[in-house]
Order: sequence, then structure tokens, then C-alpha cells
Amino acid sequence: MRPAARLQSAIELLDAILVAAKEGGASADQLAKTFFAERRYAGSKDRRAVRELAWKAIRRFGEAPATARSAFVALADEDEEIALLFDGSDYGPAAIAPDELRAQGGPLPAWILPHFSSLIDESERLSLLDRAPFDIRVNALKGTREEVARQLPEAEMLEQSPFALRLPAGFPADNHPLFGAGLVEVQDLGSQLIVDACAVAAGMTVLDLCAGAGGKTLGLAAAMQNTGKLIASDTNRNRLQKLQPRQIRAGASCIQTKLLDPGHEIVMLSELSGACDLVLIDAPCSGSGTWRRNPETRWRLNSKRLDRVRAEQEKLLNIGAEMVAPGGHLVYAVCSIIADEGREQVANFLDTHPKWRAVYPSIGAGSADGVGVLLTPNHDGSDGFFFARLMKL
Ligand SMILES: C[S@@+](CC[C@H](N)C(=O)[O-])C[C@H]1O[C@@H](n2cnc3c(N)ncnc32)[C@H](O)[C@@H]1O
Repeated sequence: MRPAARLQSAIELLDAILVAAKEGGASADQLAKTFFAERRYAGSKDRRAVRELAWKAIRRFGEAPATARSAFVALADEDEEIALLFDGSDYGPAAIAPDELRAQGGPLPAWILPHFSSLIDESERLSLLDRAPFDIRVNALKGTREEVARQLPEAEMLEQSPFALRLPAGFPADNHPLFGAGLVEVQDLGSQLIVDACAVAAGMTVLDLCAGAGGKTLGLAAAMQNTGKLIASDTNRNRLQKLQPRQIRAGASCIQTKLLDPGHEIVMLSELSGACDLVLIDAPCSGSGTWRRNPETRWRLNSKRLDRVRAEQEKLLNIGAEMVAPGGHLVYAVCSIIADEGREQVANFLDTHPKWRAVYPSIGAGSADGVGVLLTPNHDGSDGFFFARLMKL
């Protein structure tokens, strides 16, 4: 494909991403896969170039542009290489008219800025849309970090967490034997630090209430040395089903999964009521801490959705709290840098639950945000997360 044709394809892909963001359709990654599957004539270099252009536009505009073309026309004002591609040639985009609509605004949605934690300064804001690094967690049930690092000479050992390694972006993980053998899992440093904050030990009874596909559950199983009772629950069958092959690969046999009916969680978990040493609530959230990885999710967030996830988080805190044994702990986590989902959510829980206290987690990263910890891309080199460790008296 000629460069102008690549730009025209990027405009078409971005239009599909804009429609999906508006209507709650497939993710940008999924749409890109379908887009290229339907255009077999595009070679791997074309696909990479089209994707890079589309993602450049996604990262550049915090609020959804009216059309993909308006985004690229605005980008052309800032980047001469893009401007030259509006050449009106066959398969390329038409030349830009002087009065054409241009997308406006900065890389972050203006409405969200007042909601950020007060720790999000200008340097953090600039880092929120950087390219995310590629981190892995070594599965201590199968090997040591040193052994894995010897097999991955390009890996950097991350000092903040005991099993974390960082690989160069674009590392071909898919067919690597270490992944197939369950020796390593792809997992951002921030997620690994949340597992560290759980401070679980062999033989404990642990509930991972919002386990999803079990990224953190597998880390917990390794920290528990595959002993004790580890229940992974979720209301989403598809996500929870993905845990099974990962669990087998990782050799984590102490995990039991439990599919929950929304609205009936407490009854369905009644055998764990007041019995858990640790409950992890990795709650659904705005995802504002992972915009580096999924920048188009900025276009899906609005104040109504934010209110909905906050209410869901409050409900989950109450469910999780019910399951903790006296003297046991609850770790509440969100991949968000929005104060209402993090610091304020936990402050509200403590105000309304007098038998609970916050305990500052001893981990090697983050900044204190209220009684919890905020991890941020610039300060910690991880995705953005808030988490707090609470004890039931
Ligand atoms: C942030 S994701 C969890 C990610 C997962 N812990 C991991 O490490 O990959 C939040 C999860 O909460 C689940 N969820 C939402 N409402 C729930 C509820 N009422 N009870 C349990 N899980 C719920 C969602 O289905 C989703 O999988």
C-alpha cells in the first residue's frame, strides 16, 4: 500500500472505533483485528503503519472527534508528514479544504480532570498516554526469577516486586516456550504490587471476589505456595472460564472458581462468610489507570458511567467485607486514578464501617493517597492503580 492509502485505511479504521465507542461495541484492538482480517491485501508493514496512525489519533484526542477525518485533518496541522498524505490520489484521502472541520482539545477529556487524585500533576498527566511497557510475572510455583532472567537476557529485573521482569515493547511472547510452560504470565507491575499488598501466606483462606480471567488469582496462588483455599469468583462466565487453562498451565491447583449471580453474591458465598483471612476486591472501574494500553476507553467514559461503577464498587466493598474473618484483611483495588473510585471510596467505607481500620501496605512503590496507595505511570513506571489494605477488628 502507498502511504496515502495507509492513511485512508487508518481513517476507515478510526471511524469504526468511534462508532463502537459511541455504541458500546467491540474494543479498538478487536476492531483492528477484524479490519485487517477483511483486508488480506494489507501486508504486515501496512498493518503496522495503519494501526500506528489510528492509535496516534486516538492518543491525541481525549474527547471523541466528530469524525476520523476531522482528527487526521487536525493532526495534519501539527505534522507535515501526515499533511502530505492528503494528496487526493487513488485510494488516498481527498485534499484538505481550507474550512474543513478539525477535531479539538487535548489528550485528556476536560471533564475528567477535576476528578483525578490530587497526586496527578502535570508530569503524570503527560505520562498517562505513553506507551506501556511489557511486564511479566515469574510463576514461583514453577521457577525462580533468576532462572527465567537467564533465559531472557533482554529482561530487566524490577526491584519494586519480587517476581517482576520488564521486556522490551513488542517482545514476541505469544509463542515463547516460557509462556506455554506456565513459567511466566503477562502482568503489569502494578497488578503484581497489588498481589504483594495482599501479603497472603501458605494455608490461608482467600477470596478473589472479582477474579475475571484470574491474573491476580494466579499471583495469589503462587504466594500461597499452592496450599490453603483460594476461591476465584466473578459474575462474568466468559472471563472466569479463561482462568481454567491458565491455572492448569501454572500448576495452581489450590484455586476453586465460583460463578456468581449478580444480586445474589452474599448468599452464593455464604460458606465463606466471616471466614476469609484475605479478600481481594479488584473492582470494576473507569479504567483511567490503563489509558496507556486502551486509550480509546477515554471515549467510552462519561459521568453516568463513572457514577455506575462507583455504586458497584461500594456494593462490592460491602460484599467483600462480609466475608472477612475478624482480624482478617481486605484489599480493595481499582485500575483508576480517579479519587472518587479510590481514596474517597475507601474513606466513605471507613466512615460507615466503624469496625474496620486501614493498614498501610508494605510494598516497594507508590505514593500515599488518603489511607491507600496510588501507583502512577511517571512515579512508578506501572499502570495507574489505587489500592488500600483494611483490617476487620
Ligand atoms: C478489574 S476486573 C478484574 C480483573 C482481574 N482481577 C485480573 O486480575 O485480571 C473486574 C471484574 O469484576 C467483575 N465483577 C463485576 N461485578 C461483579 C460482582 N457483582 N461480583 C463479582 N465480580 C464482579 C467483572 O466481571 C470483572 O471481571
